[in-house]
Amino acid sequence: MRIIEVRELRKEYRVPEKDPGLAGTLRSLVRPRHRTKVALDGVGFAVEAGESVGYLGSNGAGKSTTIKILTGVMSPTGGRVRVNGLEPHRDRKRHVRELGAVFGHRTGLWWDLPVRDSFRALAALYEIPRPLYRANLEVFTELLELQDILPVPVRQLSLGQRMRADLAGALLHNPRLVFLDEPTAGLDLNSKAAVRQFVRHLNQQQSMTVFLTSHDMADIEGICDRLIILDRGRKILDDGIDRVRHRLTTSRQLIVTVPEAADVDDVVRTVHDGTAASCTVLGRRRVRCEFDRASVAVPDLVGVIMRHHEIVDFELREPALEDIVQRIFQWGSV
Ligand SMILES: Nc1ncnc2c1ncn2[C@@H]1O[C@H](COP(=O)(O)OP(=O)(O)OP(=O)(O)O)[C@@H](O)[C@H]1O
Repeated sequence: MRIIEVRELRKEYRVPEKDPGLAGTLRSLVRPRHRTKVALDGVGFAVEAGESVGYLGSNGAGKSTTIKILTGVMSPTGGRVRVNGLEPHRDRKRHVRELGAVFGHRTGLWWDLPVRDSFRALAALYEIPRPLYRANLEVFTELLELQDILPVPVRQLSLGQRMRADLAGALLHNPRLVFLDEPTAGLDLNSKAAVRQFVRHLNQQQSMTVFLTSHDMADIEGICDRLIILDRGRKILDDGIDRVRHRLTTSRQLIVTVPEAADVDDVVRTVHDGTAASCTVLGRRRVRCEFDRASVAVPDLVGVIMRHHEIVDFELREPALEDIVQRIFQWGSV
């Protein structure tokens, strides 16, 4: 079932224009001029229920604008948008009940209330049945380690604590769809990991649909299965992460561990003599083989090494998503 449908989405902002200097400022006060800035230029995509989509783009690409339109905060200039079958900005009240939204830079909780009271207020606002509220609070408290912060007023929380509380608050009513805009920005590694695991858990266990923007590629890798990439208001890529990796890169690495007594230099010679891979020593017991998957097959490579040496372990490394996305941004399209 389609939970998000976007066709030919267009958003234009009217931005004031002024000439430089004091004279320009005065002129702009007397006779204001505006120009049109196109933030989204015919974007289209559909998201099925249960998917987990990473929405990426450089600064100013149009990600937040899209999320604001999808959550009903802002109306589009043109195009068609349906979320949960509703037109977000027209049907805002009904719409909001069916989704969760977390914006990394601002809280959906009450600044002066303790976290627990903020949750109660949200439960009342969303009319969450008591048994559901209790069950979710228990599970979320455990998964996000909220126990110690439940009695603490929101304004006293650290950024990481606040984000975990925010995430729980946004999902207490079991929305089928959640929008996350930079949910881990500024968090330490532990809090980032807790946020990712929590969102992934709900996506996989409860089929909660996830629509995520982040500049942190580890968020995308940890949470999403699919990537949509925007560039200056236009969609330039929409595909599964595994397929993107497979389609856009052919280089791979195999890290091989040999026993204590083995001669790693001899392993390097074996690889160079018997395969098209290039091999370097990583330490006393490990070597790294780099190869192009179009010309070297992993079983052949492992076979050649094993014919001459004992192998304790090997690990195939995929290219980093960060590098792939960087390249896509540079190319501008794929
Ligand atoms: N309220 C506004 N008025 C005028 N222009 C705006 C407004 N909001 C955004 N823009 C412009 O629209 C374009 C898209 O902005 P948007 O915030 O959607 O980008 P983004 O991809 O979320 O960027 P970032 O990664 O920096 O958050 C940018 O050129 C931005 O300057």
